[in-house]
Amino acid sequence: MTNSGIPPFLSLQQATVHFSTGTGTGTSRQALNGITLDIRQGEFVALVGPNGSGKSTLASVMLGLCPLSRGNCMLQEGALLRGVLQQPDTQVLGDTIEEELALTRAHLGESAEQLESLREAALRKVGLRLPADTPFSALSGGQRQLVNLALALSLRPSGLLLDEATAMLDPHIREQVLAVVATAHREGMTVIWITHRMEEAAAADRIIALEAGKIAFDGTPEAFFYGSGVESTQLVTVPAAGSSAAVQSRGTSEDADGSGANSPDPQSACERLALELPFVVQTVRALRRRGLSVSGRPLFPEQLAVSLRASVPAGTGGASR
Ligand SMILES: Nc1ncnc2c1ncn2[C@@H]1O[C@H](COP(=O)(O)OP(=O)(O)OP(=O)(O)O)[C@@H](O)[C@H]1O
Repeated sequence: MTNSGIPPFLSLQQATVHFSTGTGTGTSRQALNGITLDIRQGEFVALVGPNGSGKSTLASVMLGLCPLSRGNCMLQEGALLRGVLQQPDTQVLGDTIEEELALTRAHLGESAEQLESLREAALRKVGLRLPADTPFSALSGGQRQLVNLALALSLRPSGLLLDEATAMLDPHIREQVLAVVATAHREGMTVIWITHRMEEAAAADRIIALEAGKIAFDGTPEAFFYGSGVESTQLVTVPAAGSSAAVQSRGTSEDADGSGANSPDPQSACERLALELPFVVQTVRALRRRGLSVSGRPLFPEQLAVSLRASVPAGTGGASR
């Protein structure tokens, strides 16, 4: 249960997964190590971490595709979590859009007319206009992913889990996928977004970072990228308590006024995990290193513009040539 008494959308308790890697003793790999977390209905959670940290294994556990060696995973009663994976081809069974939709919704016993109207609505949602008998093989990789997303949404799931769903897409289609997911989230859908792109993670309500199968960070994007987040005690890369680095990792990047404008930025969880900071955060750090005051913890270009405007004393804003 959450503090509000409403059961979480998804709850993991000590979720642990060992994969067997051979037949002898000691031939297993621990992909997840005691993950405990709750995700609330309607949250937008970005799941990040270095290669091999356990993100896809956690995704499979959440989708009910990977059994736990220990612990448990509970989905809210009546909730439906639908996955959209990096390779749409691995999820598609039908030869055409029409066939795939019929297969996706076979258990609902709908008429041909109902399926047609659903198909049109689903494709419209992702901005595609394609004949129903278009073979998947005739679609580009980006179109396939959009169709895959449309089919997932056509089931009206209460949650969507996207595992590197934009990794193979060109920037235009990636933006389209992000916009469709953002709209679904605004309409109340829970979103779990696995990504290596920190710009995408910055748009989430909450970032959970994994390292070596454990939760290394769980907090806001601002805290993840700028420091001062609530770090998990499971953080495996933090040096022993008492070392200067450990103290620094739990320090705050904010000044007394909360702006963070003039303090040196401590190393953030994002940097410690060797993940690339979003471009805007890199820019803020570079400006501060050069002695420029930038207020707040902007994550997006528009926020940076506001921060810079707020930081420049009145009358000194215009550059003269
Ligand atoms: N089927 C499997 N059999 C054995 N080991 C596995 C299997 N699947 C994953 N692993 C191991 O579990 C660990 C976590 O893998 P996982 O794919 O979940 O990480 P990831 O964070 O998604 O990585 P990436 O970012 O590279 O996709 C890795 O050490 C991986 O080698």
